[in-house]
Amino acid sequence: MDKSNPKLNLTGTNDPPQTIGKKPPSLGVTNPNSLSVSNSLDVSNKKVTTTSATGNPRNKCALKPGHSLMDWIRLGSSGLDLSGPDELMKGIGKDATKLFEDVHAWVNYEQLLGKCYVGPLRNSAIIDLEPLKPLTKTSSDNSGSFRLPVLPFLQTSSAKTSPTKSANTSKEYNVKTGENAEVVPRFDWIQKTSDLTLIFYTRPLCNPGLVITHKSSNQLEVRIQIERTTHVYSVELSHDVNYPCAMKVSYETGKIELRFVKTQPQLWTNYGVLEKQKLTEFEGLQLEYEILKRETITHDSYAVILQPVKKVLLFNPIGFHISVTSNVNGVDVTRSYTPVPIQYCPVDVTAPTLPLLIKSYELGILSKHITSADCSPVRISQSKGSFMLTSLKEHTNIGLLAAGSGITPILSVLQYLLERTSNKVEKVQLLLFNKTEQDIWCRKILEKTAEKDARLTIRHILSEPQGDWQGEVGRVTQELIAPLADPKSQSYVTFCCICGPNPFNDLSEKLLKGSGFPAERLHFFQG
Ligand SMILES: Cc1cc2nc3c(=O)[nH]c(=O)nc-3n(C[C@H](O)[C@H](O)[C@H](O)COP(=O)(O)OP(=O)(O)OC[C@H]3O[C@@H](n4cnc5c(N)ncnc54)[C@H](O)[C@@H]3O)c2cc1C
Repeated sequence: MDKSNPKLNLTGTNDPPQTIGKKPPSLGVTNPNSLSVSNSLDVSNKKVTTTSATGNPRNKCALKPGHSLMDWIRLGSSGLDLSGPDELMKGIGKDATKLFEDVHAWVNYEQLLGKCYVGPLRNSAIIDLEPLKPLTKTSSDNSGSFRLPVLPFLQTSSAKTSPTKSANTSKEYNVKTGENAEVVPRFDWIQKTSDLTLIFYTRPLCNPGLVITHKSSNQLEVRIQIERTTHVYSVELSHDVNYPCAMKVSYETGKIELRFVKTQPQLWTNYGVLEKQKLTEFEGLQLEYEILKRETITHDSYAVILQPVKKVLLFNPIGFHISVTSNVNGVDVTRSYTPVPIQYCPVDVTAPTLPLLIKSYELGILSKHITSADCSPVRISQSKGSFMLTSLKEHTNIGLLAAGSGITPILSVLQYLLERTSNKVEKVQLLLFNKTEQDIWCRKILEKTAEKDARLTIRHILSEPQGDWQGEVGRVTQELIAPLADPKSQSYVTFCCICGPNPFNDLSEKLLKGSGFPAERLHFFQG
């Protein structure tokens, strides 16, 4: 292929080059998301149609629509790339030289592919587009280059001089230490006839939060919250999609996938237009919710299932909470609550609802109101918290201590730990402190989980047991805590997450530290 000829159309469909944003790419490369093998080249205004890019009249298969640059196969030693039929798809994303040579050792692919050369396979493809307009210019990430990811963002020190390094990533992620600064999500998209998936690559273990607002059938706002920074993406899709989308967040890789069902099944030539903005402080985001369901879970506690009034989806980071505001007797009252994972909620729930477990205090202003039948609609904030998943990364023996309603953040940590696939957890000890047996939340679900997963042990400690309770009795004591810090003990753990009323947290901290437990291996969930 003549790389110097700017009129080469690399799409396989005679379509004009595809655009993201309003202006066609100024590089001689079209949107790599939609690259397919060319068998129809428009050269010097003259359409030249051959059955293959090489001029050989054999039929060649184009990449199926919806496949992206990542689907190209690299023949490493030559630096040349090609795509091909299903058999060759086995080589996706890796060096397929050996695979090729096993079958076609006699073929001089370098000579053949020289004619099909479209460019080297890079870790990140850069398309020079019209700058994406930030809504306000708060971001250092505003060069306007739109980078398509192959690897999420990992840049080792040796990659610092790489020409493919993102120009506007101000600080590098250090793979060895995990130390880093900013996470700048990178965007990609794939499609099938029936659906469209928007993909955002963040950082492994960065524990992102999401708020996705469907403003209309083709207008979305995607807010990705990473610690205190929120990346806001305003997306205008080229066609309509249905609400709600399916969300998938891989905590371990940091990959976020939002899958939308298309209103009309068809392949789109591009996804539309995307604008981005970065907010570095928590903002006063208020989402309107109403109570969908309220079910008793214990004598004084309820599962309160919130449902968004508008087309909004909230995905809460592990161990984070939200502020809930409601008008009680003419006054706005705000309190913190921690959404629980659907799997641990004692009542049946489905997305896009938000399950809360709430203890109703006799004299409590909001807990009493929100658990009553005539609760007015509520407003909720974006997620808040300080829990870092990276703090658990090295640990495989973990203690979780919860008192009463303090179990709510612990549930999401527990779910994550049991599902973690890298550095698999060996042992999780859950110590639950309650007054009576009747006060224990989610007991059945937890005990079923422990039955299925031998790594989980649950200990109930009751301060005011009733009837014929045979289990442990008392409060948090030196006797109970010291073994957690003792490497010779069966109960030894190397990290502890703790949540309960302040006196419980304070005493646990004092006892653990007094037993030699390192302070940096403790996390307290607090407001
Ligand atoms: C980060 C965070 C996450 C939280 N998550 C949850 C959750 O998931 N589920 C949940 O039920 N609660 C949770 N809470 C507690 C919740 O925020 C409220 O404090 C609680 O619901 C009481 O609010 P209220 O307005 O009803 O009581 P208030 O009006 O604030 O207090 C009035 C009276 O209620 C009684 N009371 C209130 N709180 C307590 C208490 N802890 N112990 C004993 N008596 C009390 C006291 O008599 C008090 O004088 C969380 C708190 C924090 C800080």
